[in-house]
Amino acid sequence: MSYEQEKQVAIEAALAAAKLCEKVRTERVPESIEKSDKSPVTVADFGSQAVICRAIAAAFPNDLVIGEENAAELRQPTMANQLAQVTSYVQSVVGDVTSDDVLNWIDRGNSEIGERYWTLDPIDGTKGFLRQDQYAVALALVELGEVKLGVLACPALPVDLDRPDGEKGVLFVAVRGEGATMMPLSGGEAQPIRVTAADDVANMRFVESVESGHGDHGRQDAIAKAVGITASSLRMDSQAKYGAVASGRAALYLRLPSPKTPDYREKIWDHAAGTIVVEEAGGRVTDMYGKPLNFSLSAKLVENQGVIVSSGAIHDTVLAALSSGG
Ligand SMILES: Nc1ncnc2c1ncn2[C@@H]1O[C@H](COP(=O)(O)OS(=O)(=O)O)[C@@H](OP(=O)(O)O)[C@H]1O
Ligand SMILES: [Mg+2]
Ligand SMILES: [Mg+2]
Ligand SMILES: [Mg+2]
Repeated sequence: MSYEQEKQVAIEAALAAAKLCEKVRTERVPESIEKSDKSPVTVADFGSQAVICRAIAAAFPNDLVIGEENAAELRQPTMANQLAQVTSYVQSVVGDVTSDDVLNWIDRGNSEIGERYWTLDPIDGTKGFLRQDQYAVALALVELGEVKLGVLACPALPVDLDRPDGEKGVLFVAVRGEGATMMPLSGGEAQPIRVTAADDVANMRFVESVESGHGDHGRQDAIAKAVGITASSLRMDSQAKYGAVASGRAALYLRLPSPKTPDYREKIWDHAAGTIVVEEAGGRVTDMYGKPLNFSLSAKLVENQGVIVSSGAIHDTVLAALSSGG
């Protein structure tokens, strides 16, 4: 199956959502709303989820969506201002809609796992977004447990990582069996991407989270050194890290459990789109024990701990360094 219609719908939805996020980011200092787990959410996260769930509902009315956000908080009378803002931003990209439409679209993103479902992170790296740094709109299609399609829109990522002040905004797209591509968010031809070659010393760098609570930076440093990476890490928010590995700009992304939250289980929407983009670019993604990520169990990767993303060539060496206690 070619997934041509799914691909077009996913790309258009992610582009519209990215446009909404950039509008919020450039028009105001986005207000951070605290969720019950103390993590931040903004009007842009809600708007992005509404826009994408609307597009999926229109094209594939029976499809399930497992998204990060829900509208429970926004439905509270005390949140009327924020709801009006979200509605107005959604209107700016999709035309005249009501607040009720917006709330209902957001809540379409709270399905249970089924045979076929989309994972959606409307803003991956909300903390990065609030810092005016990296973030991604991440959408993936999973069928019978296998990721078939992934789209990552990264509005703040330089088109050329060597020119950080140059044009920004990159779209990564991958379809199972068809390879991965990247193109500027502003448009143009999609270019095939490949992970870095084993002998490409210049790109033998590794990427990791910005937030110290989302990984174990000390151990990540030690593992990278143990596999021969001498350059210091590139710290980047969001699944833009997967894009860096898929496009050959880094050989490794390490995400080891934070000592502060050893029982944390990763969320499927934080990894599904990135995983297929890297795999289709020739790379490998497993947990820290070498097991494939299992996206079919629940919203959490309950059977996996830690995430190792690599160009492939060094993957087994990384796993060996981890199992020998590095
Ligand atoms: N304890 C812990 N361990 C690992 N991961 C966690 C943890 N807590 C949160 N999260 C998730 O991290 C997502 C963003 O992390 P990133 O590494 O992509 O960005 S960052 O560099 O850390 O900002 C972030 O995604 P968003 O909520 O979409 O921003 C969270 O889902
Ligand atoms: Mg979040
Ligand atoms: Mg996320
Ligand atoms: Mg998010």
